[in-house]
Amino acid sequence: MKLLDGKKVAGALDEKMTLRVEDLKKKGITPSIAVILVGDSGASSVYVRNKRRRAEKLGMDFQLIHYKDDVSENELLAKIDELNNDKTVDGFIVQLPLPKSINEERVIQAIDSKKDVDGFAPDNVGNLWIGEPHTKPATAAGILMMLDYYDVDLDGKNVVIIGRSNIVGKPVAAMMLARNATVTIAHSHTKNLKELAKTADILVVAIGQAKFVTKDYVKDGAVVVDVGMDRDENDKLCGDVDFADVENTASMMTPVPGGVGPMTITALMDQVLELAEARANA
Ligand SMILES: Nc1nc2c(c(=O)[nH]1)N[C@@H](CN(C=O)c1ccc(C(=O)N[C@@H](CCC(=O)O)C(=O)O)cc1)CN2
Repeated sequence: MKLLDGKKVAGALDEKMTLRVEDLKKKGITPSIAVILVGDSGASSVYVRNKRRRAEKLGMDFQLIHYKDDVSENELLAKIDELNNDKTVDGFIVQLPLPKSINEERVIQAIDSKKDVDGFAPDNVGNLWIGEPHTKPATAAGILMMLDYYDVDLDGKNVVIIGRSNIVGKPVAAMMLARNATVTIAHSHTKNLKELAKTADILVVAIGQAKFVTKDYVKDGAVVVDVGMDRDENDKLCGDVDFADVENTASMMTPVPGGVGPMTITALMDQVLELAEARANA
């Protein structure tokens, strides 16, 4: 089994992105990202800290706007309006999930689609599906960047995605469909999940259940992409795939940590850079 090493790929792509940042700076432009974080959830704080580290490593500006979890929806919407109109910020995201008291859809829809570096705004989602210009959801884009790096061809492949979330399952489906894969999205109501998963040349798992996928779900030689970020019985970070059980069946697979997570951040930075490059060329 070959490891799809997201940490290594991210490191290799960082070198190219650093050169793009240097080019922009020569033109007087510093790529800039802002992140809105609500609350102090351990996981979200770790992900945002990782984003800050990567942005700063690449030489980009990073602005964190951190609210307590009792922030009102109106206060958040006012900040989003401010960022929409701030010409020094190329793109921004609202770190998810938000507290239950806040309407996540309303917040996402307030983000100007031209600054929506998460690719979650409705017109970016629509344009992704119809193949018009759009910003790209980072996890899905990061998965494709990693598969490209390892020369995993998608054309004509059977892909099964377990999980139908707006931030992972659906955008991965749209992007792989655009690359001529035959895509099935499975979810909690899917019948005969094991049999279906076993038809996959490429199996993408994003359901948020620790070590859910065992070798019974995996065809011999399949490529397995684990998007999970869970805790096992010893509180150790693990994915939705039981790595030890599947590693002798898959031909390639991602570890957790060190697989899709670092690539998510790479894709986000790449998206910010694209917007900064568009600003430079405007
Ligand atoms: N606005 C958004 N919110 C969330 C997104 C998103 O794409 N946009 N995705 C996830 C979380 N996520 C990105 O924000 C994310 C998850 C994991 C990692 C990461 O670096 N993981 C490391 C391990 C980190 C650890 O030690 O816990 C790894 O896999 O190696 C980065 C980003 C939900 N919210």
